[in-house]
Amino acid sequence: ETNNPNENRQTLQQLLTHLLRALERRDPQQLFAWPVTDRIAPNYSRLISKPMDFETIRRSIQSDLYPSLNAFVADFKLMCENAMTYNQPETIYYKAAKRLLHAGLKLTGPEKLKTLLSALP
Ligand SMILES: COc1ccc(C(=O)NC2CCC2)cc1-c1cc(C(C)=O)n2cccnc12
Repeated sequence: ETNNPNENRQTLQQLLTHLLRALERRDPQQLFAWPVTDRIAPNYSRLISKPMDFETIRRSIQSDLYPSLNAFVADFKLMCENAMTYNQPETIYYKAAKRLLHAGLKLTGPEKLKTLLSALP
């Protein structure tokens, strides 16, 4: 924590980019890489009011739209919860979302974060 807001902003962006990469590695089939279209998922835009995907999250980090780690985690959870709302439990999308959500919450949980933060400059 420095009193220079600019430095803190960059550190937060570096942390979020690191976490995003770690989460994307958990999605090798790239099912969460891009926005879901109505073409591949009928009625998706009618059923899901706030769609979210990794590319949108990446753009938000770069546009400095996340003031905190919590705001980043909220969009990640939204992305997983959307998939568990739209898709039936027996689908690969629902199962992938459930696994991703658990992996993500472990990654951004207090224990792991302590290690991460201690490694920052
Ligand atoms: C960016 O979204 C996608 C991109 C690619 C694929 C895809 O490659 N699907 C093949 C793997 C088995 C068919 C699926 C999706 C996809 C994600 C989702 C989610 C995240 O709900 N989805 C739901 C219903 C149908 N397709 C999808």
